[in-house]
Amino acid sequence: MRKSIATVSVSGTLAEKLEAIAAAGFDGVEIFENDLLACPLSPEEARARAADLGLGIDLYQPFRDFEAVPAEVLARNLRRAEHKFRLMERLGADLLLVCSNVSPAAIDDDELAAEQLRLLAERAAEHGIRIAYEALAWGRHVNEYLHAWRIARLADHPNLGVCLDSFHILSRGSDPIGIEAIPGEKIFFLQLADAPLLAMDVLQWSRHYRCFPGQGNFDLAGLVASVRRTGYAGPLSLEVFNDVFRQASAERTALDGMRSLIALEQELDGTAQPAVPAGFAFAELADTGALGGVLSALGFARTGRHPTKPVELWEQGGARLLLNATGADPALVAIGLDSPDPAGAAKHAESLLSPVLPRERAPEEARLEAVAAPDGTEIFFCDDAWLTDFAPSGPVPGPVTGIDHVALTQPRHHFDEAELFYRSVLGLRPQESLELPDPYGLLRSKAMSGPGGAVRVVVNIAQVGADHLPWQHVALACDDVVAVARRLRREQPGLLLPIPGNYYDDLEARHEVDPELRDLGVLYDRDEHGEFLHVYTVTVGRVFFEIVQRIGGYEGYGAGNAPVRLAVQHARGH
Ligand SMILES: O=C(O)c1ccc(O)c(O)c1
Ligand SMILES: [Mg+2]
Repeated sequence: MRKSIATVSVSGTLAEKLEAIAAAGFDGVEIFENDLLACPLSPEEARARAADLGLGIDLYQPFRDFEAVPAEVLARNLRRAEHKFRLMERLGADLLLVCSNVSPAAIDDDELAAEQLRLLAERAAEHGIRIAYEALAWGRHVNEYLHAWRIARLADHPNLGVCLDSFHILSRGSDPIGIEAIPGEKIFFLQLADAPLLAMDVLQWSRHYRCFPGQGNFDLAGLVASVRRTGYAGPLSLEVFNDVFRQASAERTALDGMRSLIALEQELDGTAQPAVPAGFAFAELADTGALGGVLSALGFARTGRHPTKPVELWEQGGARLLLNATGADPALVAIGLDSPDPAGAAKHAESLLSPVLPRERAPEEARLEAVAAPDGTEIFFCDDAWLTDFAPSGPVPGPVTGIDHVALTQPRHHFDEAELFYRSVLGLRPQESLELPDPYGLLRSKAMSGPGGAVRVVVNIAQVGADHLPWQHVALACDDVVAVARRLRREQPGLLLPIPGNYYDDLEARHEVDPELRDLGVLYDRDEHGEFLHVYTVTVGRVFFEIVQRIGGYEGYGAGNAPVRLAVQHARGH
């Protein structure tokens, strides 16, 4: 389907917005009136600019508070409309969005609304313009899409139809199945926005927290499927009011919008083939030589080296870590995912506009398919071939059994993009979304996981104003955290993060736990499925390790303990 986006969805001047929107591959735009009013380009120049960029102007919006008004107001509103029709002729736009009236002066009378909209449609027709009537979720009397449709049907004019906006429909909890009762040719326009579920006033929710499809909690695919069944042939158009997008790079936002529409279409067409990973093949860390000692203390052994690159393989149980002597401060730089079809996985990622990374390789080395995640972390799709490069010396037994999860960090303005990436490219599903207090702010955190918890990724963002990104970490799954902690306290007492006694006073008040947890600094959590024991190492560079033990079917991440960890890390300076 044709893909469009409202100019309000991205940052910048109108000219900058059009550039970014065209560069992302959209077919058309909705010109949001404020963007034009503040623009030095004349309507003719804006039209030419869009045309040069290959963009159609699919809609002009919004026209407010028109219908169901007293006669003297109607005369003024029609005069206002005539001005807009002439402007639209200059702009080359032939569809005007009219939002349902929000004014306290609006009259609760569908026949009056229909009569006046019919008049508007007649006037519009003289200019070759059509009217798309949209029920705002906070409209004074008309705030449901089926109500807007009833009025448009009553008005019965070929130049009057409805605009459906997923936010207004889904934010009110309306059932989109009713869309299928509207003839497709009377749906003049379809606007798409997702949103996180927030308990707040719907206007504030709409104006600040909309996001692209796949970044929130609405079932956009279900809604669009209903719209398609009507025979609607117009564009899918993103209309997103979002405080963060307004400030972010227009190019990056527009590209992410395009990615969201591609993912949505793939879902609708049944062509989405997310590269659902079967597990972690490895985590790769940049290193200056500091991490080998930490890994040895944790029971890992170096089992191989890359033939041509300064990369070592360290193993314990099923956990494989690569240390890459890049000379950069220790940080998590790549994750390898076990993929049944690495080439197909990379192709799917590429179809969703993920940057595919070039791999230089010697002829004998395994070919690795890799894409960049939004935070720059390289994601490798692996079959078993990669391991043979390292000629590993054999298994390393120990309590660590594998990689439980990795926690990556994003700047605030890439958080939504990251969620869409992990959902659409890797087929991970969002789990809990949390805000964790630390001494200097809030850490937002969202866990995403694959089927059966085979792969878990935690996406963190720094509090606004933080001068550094939060630390990344690799969490190692283990079947006996207490044994690991005992050994480390004995042999390397400085390696584990010390946990304050106050934490245990509270923990012991809530649960009957082994007093040894306090002595060892082991943290504890439980949920309805099971229990969780974990310890953290101190931070090296940007990264630390966590060793976790899931008992029973515990599904969380010990998030309740994270504020204690953050406070200790801050107090230590890392
Ligand atoms: O927030 C608003 O006023 C507004 C305006 C136009 C729209 O299409 C919309 O969905 C909301
Ligand atoms: Mg809208």
